[in-house]
This record gives sequence, C-alpha cells and structure tokens, in this order.
Amino acid sequence: MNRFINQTKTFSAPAKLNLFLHIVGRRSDGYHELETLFQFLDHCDTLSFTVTASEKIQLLTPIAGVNDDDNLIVKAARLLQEKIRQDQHSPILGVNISIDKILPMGGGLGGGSSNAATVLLALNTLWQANYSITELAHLGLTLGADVPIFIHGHAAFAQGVGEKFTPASPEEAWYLVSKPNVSISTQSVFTSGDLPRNTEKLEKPDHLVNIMNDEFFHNDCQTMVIKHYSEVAKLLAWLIEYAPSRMTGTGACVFSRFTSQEQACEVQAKLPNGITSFVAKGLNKSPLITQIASL
Ligand SMILES: C[C@@](CO)(OP(=O)(O)O)[C@H](O)COP(=O)(O)OP(=O)(O)OC[C@H]1O[C@@H](n2ccc(N)nc2=O)[C@H](O)[C@@H]1O
Ligand SMILES: Nc1ncnc2c1ncn2[C@@H]1O[C@H](COP(=O)(O)OP(=O)(O)O)[C@@H](O)[C@H]1O
Repeated sequence: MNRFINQTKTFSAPAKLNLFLHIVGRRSDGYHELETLFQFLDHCDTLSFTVTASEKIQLLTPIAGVNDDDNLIVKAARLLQEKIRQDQHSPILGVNISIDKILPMGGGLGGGSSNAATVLLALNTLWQANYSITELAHLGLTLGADVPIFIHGHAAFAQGVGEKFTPASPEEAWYLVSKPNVSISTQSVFTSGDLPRNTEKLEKPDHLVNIMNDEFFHNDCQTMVIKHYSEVAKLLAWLIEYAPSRMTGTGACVFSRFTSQEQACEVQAKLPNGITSFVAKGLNKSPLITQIASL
C-alpha cells in the first residue's frame, strides 16, 4: 500500500539563470552545443500533489494560454506514469496537481522545465517509483533541454545541449531580474542567421571567476536579440549604468547582479514604466532537493 495516497505534498519549482551562455557548435540534428553556467534563484512556482488511487492525472489549476495537453506539468506526469506502466508491476496511481505560477513564461528563466522537473522528482517519490536521478534526468531531457539541470539540483557548468554537468559554486549574489515587454521564442533565436555559433570552448570549468566580465563570459544569444528587439537593447543599456547586467537563456529576461538585496531593490524602484521585475537570491542548491529528501 502506498503511504502517500490521499495526502497532499507541496514542492518548489525554482527559476534558473544562465550566468553566461556560449554557443560552441551545432550538432547534425540542428541542436546547438552550449557551454553555460546554471544557477537557481529563490523565486519559485509552487506545486501541490495529491496522490489518488485512480489512474487519472489532473491539473486543477490550468495555466492561461497553455493547453493541458501541452502543459509540461501534465506531460511530465504522463511520461513518468507511462514508464512505470512499462517497467513495473505495481498498481498505477494517479494525481491531482495544482500550481501557484509566479515565474514569467518564455523569459529564459526555465519555468516550464522547472515545473516538469518538480513533477518528475515529486511523483517518483510519491508514486514510489524509485528511479535514479540519472534515469529521471534522461526522461526529462525528452521534454526539454533545461529539465535535467532542475533534476540535478546543483548549480553547474553545463555542456552538450545543457545535459552534461560539472557542479560549480558561483557566488550566491542578489539579482534584479527584469522582463522587457516582449516575447521571444527559443526556436526563433536558434534558427537566426545572426547567431554566433563558434565561441571557443572553455572545456574545463576550473576558472569560472569574474563571470560578469564580458571579455571572457557572455550570452551569445544577447547580441542577436539586442539587434532585433529594441526593448531588450534599451533595458540592458539602462541597467548597465547601475550594475553588471546580462540576458538569461534566449531572453527576454535580463539579470543585474548586486551584493545586497537593498541595492537590488533600490534599482528596481527606479525601473522604467512597463518593465515587470523581481529581486531574488542566487542559490547553488535547489530548494526542491531538500524538500524531496525530507519526505
Ligand atoms: C536556451 C536555453 C538555455 O538554458 O534556455 P531558455 O532560454 O529556453 O530557457 C535552453 O537550452 C533551451 O531549453 P528548452 O527551452 O528546454 O529548449 P527545447 O524545448 O529543448 O528546444 C526548443 C528549440 O530550440 C532549439 N534548441 C534548443 C536547445 C539547444 N541547445 N539548441 C537548439 O537549437 C531547437 O530548435 C528546439 O526545437
Ligand atoms: N508548466 C508550464 N509553465 C510554463 N510554460 C509552459 C508550461 N508548460 C508548457 N509551457 C510552454 O513553454 C514555453 C516556455 O516556457 P518557459 O519554460 O517558462 O520559458 P523559457 O524556456 O524561455 O525559460 C511557454 O511559452 C509555454 O507555452
């Protein structure tokens, strides 16, 4: 008998930053080879799970603009349930999931991937499926390139399409994360003819110091995005007057780095109208990992 049936458990799905993102090549399948430094933020969606004895997977709080069938929460739950059906002889359980969504969507903060990773890690325990982190990360990669880092749960220098990790411990600075009023699809960035694709490989992550020094570390998507989206160009030019600032992932969110929460909040208060923002601390350990371990 599963001890979690009819119980409700709550877990975090943190945002990530790509502190830098170098494109070092392109694979024959069109995917880009990256070198990136991932760190988490203490700014999270919150997901609640109630395990049920039926096989039904239900999202009780649909996300506006995302069909349930396309929602990475539902897709991750179905994927894990299907794997259990194939691999195991135990009874198939269901789940009711709800989410308090605070992470901006499509901003390069990895919210959808983080939601999927939280579902995989939570249900692996709540359904008592007992897959390893490596197996879950492998499963998660089929949902999105960013899912494995959230399953891994430690800040890391990542290579490949972002699935080969070397744990790293960048300074846990305070960040002002600002979202210009524009939406940029990951695919449109990666298919752009303007994208630089041959940054020299760092190979070893043992000299990741002064990562905000643009001479050595940058976001290869940023140059192309600035060229095509004046909203991002203007915001970055404004922020850079106050603090080292850079785009995360394929944008459009940008982060500015501070040594204290107060300094970050001071600049936040001056942001131009129409820019949504939040202040958060960088975390090298995802809060999700501690929550799963305490079950
Ligand atoms: C660029 C990154 C960096 O962290 O972040 P985001 O800005 O999206 O958060 C990620 O690698 C994004 O991961 P994710 O958003 O999961 O991408 P996916 O759904 O796997 O891919 C979306 C599309 O982008 C392209 N793509 C994605 C990743 C990659 N390394 N090379 C690519 O060429 C592919 O065309 C793919 O069809
Ligand atoms: N649970 C989810 N949360 C956010 N976005 C989702 C989710 N499920 C599917 N999506 C889709 O994934 C897209 C990318 O979302 P997100 O992961 O937040 O951004 P990014 O990849 O830029 O970091 C969204 O625009 C949305 O259409």
